[in-house]
Order: sequence, then structure tokens, then C-alpha cells
Amino acid sequence: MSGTTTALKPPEDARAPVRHPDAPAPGELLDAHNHQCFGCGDQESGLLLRARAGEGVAVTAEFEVRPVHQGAPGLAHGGLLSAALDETLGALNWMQRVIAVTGRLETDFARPVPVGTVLHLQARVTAVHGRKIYCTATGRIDAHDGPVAVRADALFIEVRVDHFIQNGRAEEINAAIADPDQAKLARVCEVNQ
Ligand SMILES: CCCCCCCC(=O)SCCNC(=O)CCNC(=O)[C@H](O)C(C)(C)COP(=O)(O)OP(=O)(O)OC[C@H]1O[C@@H](n2cnc3c(N)ncnc32)[C@H](O)[C@@H]1OP(=O)(O)O
Repeated sequence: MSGTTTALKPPEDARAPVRHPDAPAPGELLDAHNHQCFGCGDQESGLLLRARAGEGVAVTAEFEVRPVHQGAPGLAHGGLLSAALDETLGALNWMQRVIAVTGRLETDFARPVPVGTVLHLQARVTAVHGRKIYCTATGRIDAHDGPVAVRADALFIEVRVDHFIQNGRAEEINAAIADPDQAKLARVCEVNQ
């Protein structure tokens, strides 16, 4: 049973989410927004999560649980499962072409997830109210219709790119700004160009 709090229930006057006309086509692989990202980047100890555009305002993703992701012996660490859900939910930014960050994330852990599992994640936006984006995600074991192991409800808050420029460590922000690939800073913040 989900323990969703009132903070994650959209208000009565929330609107339905709208897929951006230039959102990636269903099935299209989404590029890492930042190659140093623990979730979708290429760090060997990271999640190496790969997300794809879905239908509507939705995405799918896969995360292979490797020995480096262990908590209890032979089982995935719960915090990393939350991170996989969070990263998948973050990829929804591509579908609306907004910049939004996690304000609140509530995870239900329904089943243990053994090392070697490929977690099949699905996330979608359920409602939008001003800057608040309500969304939900599930992670299923070894198949897109496999047993649900984890699920989350979340509230993402839309922010401006200044959120990263003002708060990120100067070293990484300056490197992104100086990069000749001018689209890079926008990608770091998950804004599709
Ligand atoms: C680039 C994307 C990368 C994707 C990676 C995966 C996603 C991530 O992990 S992002 C990283 C983790 N998240 C963060 O670091 C965010 C840290 N938090 C913050 O910066 C701020 O608290 C932030 C931006 C969320 C909200 O601050 P601020 O912009 O001042 O908004 P604020 O005015 O307080 O709130 C706006 C609305 O959201 C609501 N709200 C804000 N935080 C929460 C919360 N935690 N729970 C419930 N509601 C909230 C407020 O009540 C308010 O509602 P209303 O409009 O009805 O009054």
C-alpha cells in the first residue's frame, strides 16, 4: 500500500501534463544530461541508467543492479533504488522541455531486488500545478511487466537555469559554460535544445 502524503496529491485545479511538440519520439534513447551524473552518466560505479522517451509525458528506463550497488549481501541498496526512480523521474523533463528538480520523493519498497536484476522503470507525469510537477514511477523485476519491486510518487519543482549556476560548484559550472558545445549547459540541466 502506498503511503503518499497530501504534499504529493495534486490540488483540484491542477492541469493535465502536456507533451512538448518537440519531445523525443517514443522509443528514442535519451542522452545523458551530464556525463558525470551518478544516475545516467558514464561513471563505472554509477547506475549507468538508460532512459527512453515514452508515449505521452512518460519515459522508460533500465538499470542493471551490479555488485557495486549492494546493500545487504546479494541485494540492491535501497537508497540506490530510490536514486534509480529519481533519475527516471528526472528524465521526464525531456518530455515537457522544462527544468525541474526533485522537491519530494516517497519510495515504497515492495520486494527485495537481487544483484543481477535488470530493473525496468516506468515514469509519468500525472498533473501540473504552477511550477509543481506531480509524477509517479515503478520499477519491475527483469521485464516491463515483471513484479513491481519499487514505486515512488514525487513532486518536482520547475526552476530556472540559474538554480544550477548559482548553486553548483564553480569548477563544474565553469567547465560547462566554457565548453564549445554551447548546448552542454542546457543538457546538464536536462533542457532539450
Ligand atoms: C537537471 C535535472 C537532473 C535530474 C536528476 C534527478 C533529479 C534530482 O535528483 S534533482 C536534485 C535533488 N533536488 C534538489 O537538489 C532540490 C533542492 N531544493 C531546492 O533547491 C528548493 O527547495 C526547490 C527549488 C525545490 C524549491 O524552492 P523554491 O524554488 O524556492 O520554491 P518554493 O517557493 O519554496 O516552492 C514552490 C512550491 O513548491 C512547493 N514545495 C517546494 N518544496 C516542496 C517539498 N519538498 N514538498 C512539498 N512541496 C514543496 C511549495 O510549497 C510551493 O508550493 P505553492 O506554489 O503551492 O506555494
